[in-house]
Amino acid sequence: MGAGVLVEVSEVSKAYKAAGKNEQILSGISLQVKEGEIISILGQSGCGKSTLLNLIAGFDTPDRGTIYTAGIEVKEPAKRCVMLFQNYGLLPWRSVLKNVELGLLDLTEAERRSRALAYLKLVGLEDRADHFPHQLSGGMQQRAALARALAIRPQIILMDEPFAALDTFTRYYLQNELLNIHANEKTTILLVTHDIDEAVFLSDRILIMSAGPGQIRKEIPIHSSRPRDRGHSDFQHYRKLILDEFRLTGPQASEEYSI
Ligand SMILES: Nc1ncnc2c1ncn2[C@@H]1O[C@H](COP(=O)(O)OP(=O)(O)OP(=O)(O)O)[C@@H](O)[C@H]1O
Repeated sequence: MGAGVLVEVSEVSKAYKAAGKNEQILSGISLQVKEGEIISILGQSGCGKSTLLNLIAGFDTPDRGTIYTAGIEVKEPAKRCVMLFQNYGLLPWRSVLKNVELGLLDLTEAERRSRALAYLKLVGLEDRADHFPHQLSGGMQQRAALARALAIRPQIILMDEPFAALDTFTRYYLQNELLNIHANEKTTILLVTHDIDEAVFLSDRILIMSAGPGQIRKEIPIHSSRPRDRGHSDFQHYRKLILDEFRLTGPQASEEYSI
């Protein structure tokens, strides 16, 4: 594994059995994520994005190929690499504070509490520590989930469409927050999204996946300094590049891509 590489996926393939048939979901996927990078994976629905993240998180194992995170081969879920889900994954019967404390069971009670409160403060939720998840808006619940992931102090955070369930303004707000937090914490982030603007706004590089079976078709580096302006011509340039990649511009724009 090269210096500074935190995620290394080499020639990974995965098939699932469905309705008695073996379906090849991923074929020969290789990618690297370097320390401190934000990388997005964009691709049409069903191309295997979540499957790939699940393999990197250690929830499942590849049929072929290898995956290393922070230099260690992935065989099972580990604290060095945590997943943030679209539906937040908060336990409804535990307070926000207790949810954030969940991943910290190896600390003493006092350490657990102070670490959880520090990360709740970081995401602007310190005054909601005693609330229950259903008492928070969707955006606040995702911030609580982000605090829980960060509190573990993982080297890598995997995000599976983390803001997809939120309205546009909350999504923009949280994308800004994520970049602020990233600037401080320097956590390496690998993100799956359907949202082209989100990928351009957040990423150092965008990996475009094609389907049937899932492969990485193209890598697009985003050479635009942060903070990025969604209305700037640079932003529109990258947007167009990606839309062209999915043939979503021009008179014969394909409707079969749902991005
Ligand atoms: N555990 C499983 N068993 C059988 N098939 C599965 C399993 N998990 C995923 N699949 C299949 O793998 C394919 C890819 O699914 P995956 O969720 O990885 O795609 P995706 O690109 O993340 O899609 P979306 O963007 O719609 O979330 C789908 O056809 C799905 O039905």
